[in-house]
Amino acid sequence: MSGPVLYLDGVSVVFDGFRALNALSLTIDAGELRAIIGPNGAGKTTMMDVITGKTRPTAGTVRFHEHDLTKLDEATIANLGIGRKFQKPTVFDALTVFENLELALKAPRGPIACLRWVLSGESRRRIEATLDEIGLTARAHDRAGLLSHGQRQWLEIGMLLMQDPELLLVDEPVAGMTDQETEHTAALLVRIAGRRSVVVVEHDLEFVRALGSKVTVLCEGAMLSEGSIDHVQNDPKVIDVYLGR
Ligand SMILES: Nc1ncnc2c1ncn2[C@@H]1O[C@H](COP(=O)(O)OP(=O)(O)OP(=O)(O)O)[C@@H](O)[C@H]1O
Repeated sequence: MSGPVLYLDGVSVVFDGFRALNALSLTIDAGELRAIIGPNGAGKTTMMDVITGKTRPTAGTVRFHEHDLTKLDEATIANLGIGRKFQKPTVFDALTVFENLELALKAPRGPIACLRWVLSGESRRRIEATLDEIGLTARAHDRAGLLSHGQRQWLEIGMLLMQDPELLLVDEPVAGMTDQETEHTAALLVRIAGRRSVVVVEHDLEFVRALGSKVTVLCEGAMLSEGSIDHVQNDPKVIDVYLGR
């Protein structure tokens, strides 16, 4: 896959005179994995909110393919194929891992998909493929409430994958995870990118290094630096405002 999927140009968000985003420009290619880092208040969450339609930019262009996202509501944007994973998982504890994935598949994108719904062999195969992808095949019939913190996060990523998003936004996925879970999460995100674009906001730089992806550093609502993790970690501007603190 190649070419941009997501295009932000000159995006500003002003809250009561405060510039949370300041002429931010960013392009995400098809199949790209991108890490976004930056100090507290840099505008990372606001950027995700603008992409998903939760916050309207004060100025600038936000496009997903040919769609102008600044004109669309959150549900329409989700239906276009943009999934977002928040920090707090929203899995159903009383249901099994398999049932959670089944439920995610049952939340169809449109009325035609809804009418066609049955747990067909194909749907079952998709659930099984997702279980394999998130590494939870052995836990398929355990209640989600029995999973570890990390496993719950992977299940939620799996639930988003059932909706087959073309762009997945992931907010601080490894907060509170063990080192082993963090490594597993990096491998999972590397695996799922390629077939879709994945944008990860994260504070943990060792995790970002494990992703091996291009990194964008935000500061005061604008892009401060962009490139490999080594490039941004050695960029004096980044050291000055972020890593050197
Ligand atoms: N609804 C709002 N009203 C007013 N100010 C806001 C609003 N949302 C965010 N802000 C401000 O905008 C700035 C950017 O916030 P944002 O949450 O996007 O940063 P962040 O990079 O995600 O930070 P963190 O790493 O702490 O999550 C912050 O100073 C925040 O206080």
